[in-house]
Amino acid sequence: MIAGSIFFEALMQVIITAIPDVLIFEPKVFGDDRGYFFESFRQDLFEQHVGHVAFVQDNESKSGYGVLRGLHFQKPPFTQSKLVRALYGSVLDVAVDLRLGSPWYGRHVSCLLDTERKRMLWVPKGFAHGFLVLSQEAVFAYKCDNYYTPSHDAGIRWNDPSLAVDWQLPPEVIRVSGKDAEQPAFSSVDTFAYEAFRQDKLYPRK
Ligand SMILES: Cc1cn([C@H]2C[C@H](O)[C@@H](COP(=O)(O)OP(=O)(O)O[C@H]3O[C@@H](C)C(=O)[C@@H](O)[C@H]3O)O2)c(=O)[nH]c1=O
Repeated sequence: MIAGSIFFEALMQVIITAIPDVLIFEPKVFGDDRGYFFESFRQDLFEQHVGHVAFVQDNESKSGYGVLRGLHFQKPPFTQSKLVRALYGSVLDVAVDLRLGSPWYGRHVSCLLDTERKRMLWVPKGFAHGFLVLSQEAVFAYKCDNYYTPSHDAGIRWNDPSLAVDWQLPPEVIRVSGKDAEQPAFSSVDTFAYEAFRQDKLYPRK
């Protein structure tokens, strides 16, 4: 192991989830009497754990308790990988594997993202993404490796029974946009070919 990677591991723990292309990044937070400091993103760490990712857009949204945004993805050729986190508050974040032929097709990863642990989730292309606010308010931020393209905006209904996501709040407190209330069923969305959307194909190591 090279010295650089020991340094990375000290600064950021990388956790492989039940769907190995979805990763949790948990930073080391340096607290002192002024507050805290942590490195939220390093290109070299991404090169090591994911591959070369060129992020081109950063987004931020604020939502109240019970707001659910998702499940969203962009259709080819404008697919987006995202590195997501909660800047404030607490959210349940969900990534659903839409890659037909994937061993995890139709399965999902859910991860608590909050101000305390400051975890980030890597949601690659080929996944639908959404989150539910569990705190009074949450500010959510994410980096994307493709631009927002409304003509290719797509989604799946958040409560599709075949996905069986445990959102951890009763459905009556969950609030979604008009668009998200009308998202189609998982069975009717165009999926992605696993072979084209494997992590090693998307982000080949040099
Ligand atoms: C996502 C997005 C939205 N918008 C505009 C369009 C619209 O008027 C307003 C709100 O858009 P939406 O309702 O789609 O926002 P929202 O529901 O927050 O959409 C986001 O949800 C999460 C779960 C994701 O994963 C994101 O990729 C994105 O789809 O913001 C942009 O200008 N750029 C963007 O990149």
